[in-house]
Amino acid sequence: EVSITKFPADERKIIAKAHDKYKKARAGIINTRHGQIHTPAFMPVGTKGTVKAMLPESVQTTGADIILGNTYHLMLQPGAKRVFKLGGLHKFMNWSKPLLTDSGGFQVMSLSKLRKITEEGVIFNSHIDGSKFMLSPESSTEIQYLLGSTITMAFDECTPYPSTYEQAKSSMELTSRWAKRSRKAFYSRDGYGQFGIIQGSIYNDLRLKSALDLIELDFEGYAIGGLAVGEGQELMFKVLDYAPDLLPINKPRYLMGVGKPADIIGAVQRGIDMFDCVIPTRSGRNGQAFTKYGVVNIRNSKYKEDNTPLEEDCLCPACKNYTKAYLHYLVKVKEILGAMLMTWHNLMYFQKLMLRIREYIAQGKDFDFIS
Ligand SMILES: CCCSCc1cc(N)cc2c(=O)[nH]c(N)nc12
Ligand SMILES: [Zn+2]
Repeated sequence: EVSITKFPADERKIIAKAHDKYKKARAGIINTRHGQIHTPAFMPVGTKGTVKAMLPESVQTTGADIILGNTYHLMLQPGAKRVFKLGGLHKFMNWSKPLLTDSGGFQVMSLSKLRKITEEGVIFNSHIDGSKFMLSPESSTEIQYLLGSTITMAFDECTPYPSTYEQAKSSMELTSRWAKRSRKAFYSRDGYGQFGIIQGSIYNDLRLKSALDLIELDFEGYAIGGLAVGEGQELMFKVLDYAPDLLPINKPRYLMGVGKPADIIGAVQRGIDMFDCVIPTRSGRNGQAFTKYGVVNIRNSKYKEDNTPLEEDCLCPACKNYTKAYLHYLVKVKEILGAMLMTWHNLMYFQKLMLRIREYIAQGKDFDFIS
């Protein structure tokens, strides 16, 4: 049985440290053409123009102010020009709030088999039908314009981990040259913004140089890239102990690809404002539910006759109307409703976490979430 006072150990360790060193947490509002974003914010990932297993109106009920789209996937199918002709991604997917699209380089490196990195950009074969494409700072920025993104990401190279100092240096320098071209290609309009992405791996002088190069381009916000790429939480926090402070204090800071609740809490305490991660959606579909008691693997046979909800005080449909036994059954027999309800609960859990973090910061309290 999971005791009610049990709190995931890694979150407890992070929060205990919060009382002394980390006073950099901040809460705020980003105003955009498509509405406000309350920060610290968690952005559900909607890679192919849909947050998997969720209706957009359901995503809205979880409290999400903004979701993510993906240049790489959408340029391959249905094509950016087609989405533009159909009225843009907001209309296409029936999401009227802010949309942030990643610039595509990261997905090329993780998805397409054959690819070649040149000064011009990345030449790659579609992982769908093998056809040849090129993504460059100019084409990535144009695609994101055609999609109608509220927040456009500069075209960067995500430096792999581990990388030698030399590898990280030349990769960061390429990202700086590409950032300049991305900024030049950006069509600036009120209520829309473009974020630069700093690289530099785990080397503080490279992170500083990357930040200085990108600050010169006066982006509307800045992302910290090249983390959550296998370096582990300890090394990630080591970089986050200084990297956010290199960025303008009055602009949003987005930590790409992060993360589990404990990662988010630790990164907020180091000055990060925005997060995205596939964990709540992907793990939901795989039968993992985030709860205040820890992660529940609903496929575990101990739940097959458990007539209680995932969380008794959660307002999501999974907790209000169903039991762990039913969720256990749905996931076991791979019913679509299982993926829907688990995803809905996890997105609600992540948004509630962000809401509580924003409230604690607003009240000037450390977030000692050991309830
Ligand atoms: C929809 C996915 C958005 S985040 C993807 C991502 C994740 C991580 N971990 C790093 C990077 C990065 O360095 N650059 C870029 N463009 N994207 C990154
Ligand atoms: Zn719930």
